[in-house]
Amino acid sequence: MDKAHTSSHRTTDEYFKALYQRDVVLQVDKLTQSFDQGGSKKVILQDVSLQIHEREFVCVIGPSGCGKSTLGRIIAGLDAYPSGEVIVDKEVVKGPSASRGMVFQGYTLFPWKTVKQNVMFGPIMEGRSKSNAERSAREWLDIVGLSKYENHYPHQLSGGMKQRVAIARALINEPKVLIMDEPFGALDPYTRQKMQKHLLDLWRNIDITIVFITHDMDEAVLLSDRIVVLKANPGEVQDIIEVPLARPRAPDIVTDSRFLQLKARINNIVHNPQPQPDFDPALAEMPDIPRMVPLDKKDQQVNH
Ligand SMILES: Nc1ncnc2c1ncn2[C@@H]1O[C@H](COP(=O)(O)OP(=O)(O)OP(=O)(O)O)[C@@H](O)[C@H]1O
Repeated sequence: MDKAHTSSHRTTDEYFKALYQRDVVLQVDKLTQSFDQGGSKKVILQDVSLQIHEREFVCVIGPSGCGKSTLGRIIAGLDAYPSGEVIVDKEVVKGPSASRGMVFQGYTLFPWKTVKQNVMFGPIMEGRSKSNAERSAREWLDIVGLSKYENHYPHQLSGGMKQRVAIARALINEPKVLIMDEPFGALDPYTRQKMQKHLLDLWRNIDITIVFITHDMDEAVLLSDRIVVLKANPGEVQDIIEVPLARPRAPDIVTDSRFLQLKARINNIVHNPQPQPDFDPALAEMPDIPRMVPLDKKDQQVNH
């Protein structure tokens, strides 16, 4: 693949070199998670290890059920994990914290609160005064372009607007890492594209690391610095792929030949996972078994 040039005329090699020199803000070490399913324990994530750097944009993709949301919930501190370690901003994750924000696919705004009250929720919970929280909420609503809607209720908003409120509600707490689980999955394609651009604009202009879970290959390649591909049963890191496409990326990059090549490569990795490490290599090439005993005449007429 050609070395693309970034907007600041750096090659992508230089871009990634600089990226890897930044501090690691999220470290996942040998993370394992299992759940009781049908009376027995099923391993969902096994030995997942990752290092994500400050201000990196990482997408997590993989087949349905491979544990993407499970991983996101653990990083967010919403679920406990039996083994391994997750460290965000040098602190072991033991529960939810303001250093980690989360935006889900389902609209999770409080329906009885106005847009402004929803965004104020985090600061109020942190003990900030109402006027201070209100001032921050207004700033964030301005950033996501929803100032005019501060007194609306969630049911009066479109899906894209609700997700902008959810993003403002997460970012007002100034998290180090924002975890987004299929945030645009329920939006129509036009709104989704607008939201992708909006998110990239936000990400470029604030000091945030994003872990973005998606099923959508186009979305993953469009947004990511790197893509973590998980395989299923159990969920393990299959590959971590750099996206060497210059930024900013215009929406029509999805028709660029380098974009399509990369997407095809990732598609291939997702749909043709490599044998697992504990897979018996002798099973990979099963020999044709020669007949050991001669067939009698009657059986020779049957097609074996
Ligand atoms: N709390 C739970 N208790 C039992 N099983 C669970 C729990 N949470 C998740 N699972 C199971 O873990 C597996 C992985 O689920 P998860 O939602 O993380 O996958 P995913 O990759 O995000 O899937 P999708 O792409 O379909 O959203 C599934 O088999 C799911 O049923």
